[in-house]
Amino acid sequence: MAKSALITGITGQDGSYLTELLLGKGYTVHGLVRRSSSFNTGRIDHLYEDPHDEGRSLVLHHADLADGVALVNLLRDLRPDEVYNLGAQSHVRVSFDSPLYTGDVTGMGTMRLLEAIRASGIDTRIYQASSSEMFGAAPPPQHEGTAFHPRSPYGCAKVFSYWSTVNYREAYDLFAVNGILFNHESPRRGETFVTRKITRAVARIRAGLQRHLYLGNLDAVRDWGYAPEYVEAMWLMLQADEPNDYVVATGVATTVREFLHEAFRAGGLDWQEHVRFDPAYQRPTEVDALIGDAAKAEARLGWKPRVMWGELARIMVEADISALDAELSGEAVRIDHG
Ligand SMILES: C[C@H]1O[C@H](OP(=O)(O)OP(=O)(O)OC[C@H]2O[C@@H](n3cnc4c(=O)[nH]c(N)nc43)[C@H](O)[C@@H]2O)[C@@H](O)[C@@H](O)C1=O
Repeated sequence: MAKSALITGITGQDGSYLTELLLGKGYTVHGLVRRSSSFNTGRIDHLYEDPHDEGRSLVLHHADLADGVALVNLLRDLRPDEVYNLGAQSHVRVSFDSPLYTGDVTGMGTMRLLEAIRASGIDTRIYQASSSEMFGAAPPPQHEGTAFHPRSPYGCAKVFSYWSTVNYREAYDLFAVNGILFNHESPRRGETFVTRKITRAVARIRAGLQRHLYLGNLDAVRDWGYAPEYVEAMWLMLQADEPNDYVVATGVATTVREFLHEAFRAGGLDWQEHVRFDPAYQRPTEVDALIGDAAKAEARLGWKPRVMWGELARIMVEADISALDAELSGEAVRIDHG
């Protein structure tokens, strides 16, 4: 029988790629969507438009990780085989401005979902989107055994979610796993995360729509992978014989400055002519270096990264340039760049 999955955060970058992956495997996908006065389904709209889909294998539900009763009701009705908790207030800088909201949704939201699974008594497997931000100040390379030292309200909330997931696995024998994903990007990345902010600016500067790009700390080191590959790792974790926690990363270190250089070069521009410093983008406490060791995921799940940061930068620049070209020439713009 075809499997079914419930995805929180389905409207985000990872939610959209995971939905594509699961629909391709024949799943029925249910997505949890927050009510908004503006459209927020741009990344998944094209999945409704598939003429072969008959509109029945992707179903959206209005709910919120802040509403535990709605979660119980939904789980009891849908009885999904798999639950992917990708929903969160996921912006690290914003988490310093809205720490309580971030704690409620990114932290307590996971506990509400775990408790909703327990309360509804359904038999399901749950994937928790844990994050390399939990490592924070812990020196690289970071792996599953590295002690957490979060440096933001977002990181603290993710640590709470991580341990809640482990606790429900140990206390109730729930098939619950943590995927500790390092930064992963794509043309669908939100426009305020640094990679997409850069590649979008390259396209706009080339088109004469903006002259300068304002950024914060260029010395931060990140391990940037390609989001469509990372959602495959999520799925693999839920197909394993035993629940376990895995780091997902490329293992390659890059500074924001190097990404900047490569993205501007790919667009035929010199970043030094356009980039300005704005302290507003600095964080009260920064995470200096995240470099992951994904040996366990390779050994046990057979997962390996393929696209590395340089190619990723070029993919994103090309996608932003063609999306802007299409927009300027009046064509309908799709975020679906594959
Ligand atoms: C794994 C983890 O990955 C992401 O968190 P993040 O690493 O904070 O991602 P980001 O793209 O916001 O920042 C990367 C670096 O870039 C620096 N930086 C400089 N100038 C700007 C700037 O202007 N904007 C931003 N956003 N960052 C800047 C900034 O200070 C930081 O050092 C989220 O998906 C999160 O949900 C998650 O789980």
